[in-house]
Amino acid sequence: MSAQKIPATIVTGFLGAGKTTLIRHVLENARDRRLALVINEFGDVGVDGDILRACGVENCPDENIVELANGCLCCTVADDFVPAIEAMLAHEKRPDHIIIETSGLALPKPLVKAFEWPAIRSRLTVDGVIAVIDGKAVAEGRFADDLDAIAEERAAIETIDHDNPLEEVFEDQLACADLVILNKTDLLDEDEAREVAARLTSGARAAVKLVRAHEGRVDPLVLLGLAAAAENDLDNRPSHHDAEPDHDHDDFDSFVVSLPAASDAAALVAKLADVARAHDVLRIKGFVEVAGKPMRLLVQGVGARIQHHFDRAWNPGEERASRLVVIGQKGLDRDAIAAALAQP
Ligand SMILES: Nc1nc2c(ncn2[C@@H]2O[C@H](COP(=O)(O)OP(=O)(O)OP(=O)(O)O)[C@@H](O)[C@H]2O)c(=O)[nH]1
Repeated sequence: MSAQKIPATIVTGFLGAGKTTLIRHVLENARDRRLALVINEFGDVGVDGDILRACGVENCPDENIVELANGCLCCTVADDFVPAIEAMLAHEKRPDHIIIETSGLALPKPLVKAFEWPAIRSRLTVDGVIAVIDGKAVAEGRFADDLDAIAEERAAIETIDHDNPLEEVFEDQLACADLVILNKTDLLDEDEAREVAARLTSGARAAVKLVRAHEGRVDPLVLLGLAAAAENDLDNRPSHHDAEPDHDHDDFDSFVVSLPAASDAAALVAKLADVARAHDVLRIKGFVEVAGKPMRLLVQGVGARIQHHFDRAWNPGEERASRLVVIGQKGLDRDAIAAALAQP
C-alpha cells in the first residue's frame, strides 16, 4: 500500500453559496479520479446527499458518499468524522481524493484542525480549503453590518457591540481559504463583480487566487491538487473564534416543516418567497409533493430567491412527504412560519 497521503479538499461557504452545485460539477468532470465525499448538512432532510448521489457518477459510487447530518462536523470530529474517514480508507478501492462539503454555518478552521489527529494526519492531508461565495449576497450587503443602523446606534450610546454572526461565519470561511470561488456571477453586473472581488480579496489571505464562476463550473484541475497542506498552516488562518475554540451554534436556528401536498408549484414558490422575506429566512430547502404530479419537486431557497424543479419520479412505495428545512438567525418565529406555510 502506498504511504502517500490522500488529499482532501474542504469546500466551505455560507448557506446556499453553491457548494453542492460546485461539487456536482467536479463529480461530473473528474475524469478518472476516484472520489469520495463527506457531506455535513444542517437539518436532517438530507438534500445535498440526495442531489450528489443522483449524479450516479461511476468514479464516486454510493458507498463513497457519507452523510454526516445534524451537528457541526468540527464539533463531532471524534464521534463522526474520524470513523467516517477510517471506513472510507478501509475500502478495497481507496479514493484518490476526498471532498468534504461542510455545512454553510460551519467554521472551517476547527475542521482543518481535525487533520492534526494522529489517525487522520498520518493518512490524509488538506489539499486545500475552497470558499464558495454567493456573489449576489455579498453585493446585497448580506454579510456586512448595516452601517447606517450602527451609526445611529453609536450616536445613541457610547459603546456598541455589533457582533454580526453572519459576518463572522462569512469572514472565517474566507480567511481560511486557499482558493476563493466568486459564484453566481450571472446575478452580477461587471461593476458589482469587480467590487465583490475586491472585497473578497481583502478578506482573504495574501496571494489567494479568486476565480469567478457561474453554477460552480470550474475545471476540477483548478480546484483539486492545490497541495496546500493547510493543516500545517493553521496560524496563518485567522478566525473570530481563535480565543474561544469551543464555539457554539446559538446564533442560528433551523427546523423542519412538513407540508400538505402543494396544489401548484408556482403558488408554493411565491408563498415561500413571501415567508422568507417576512421572516428574514436564510435558507429553505427540501422536497415537496405537488398534487397530481408523478415527480417530486426540489425546492431551493437562498433568502427570498427560490429555485425549483422536478428532480425525479417518486419511487414506488416511497412516502410522498413534503418536508422543508428552514434556517435563519436565532429567534426565527417557527410557529408563524409553519402556520404561513400550512395555508393552502
Ligand atoms: N443564479 C445562480 N444560482 C446558483 C448558482 N450556483 C448555485 N445556484 C443555486 O443556488 C442554490 C443553492 O445552491 P447549492 O449548491 O445547494 O448551495 P450550498 O452552498 O450547497 O447550500 P447549503 O448546503 O444549504 O449551504 C440552488 O438553488 C442552486 O441552483 C449560480 O452560479 N447562479
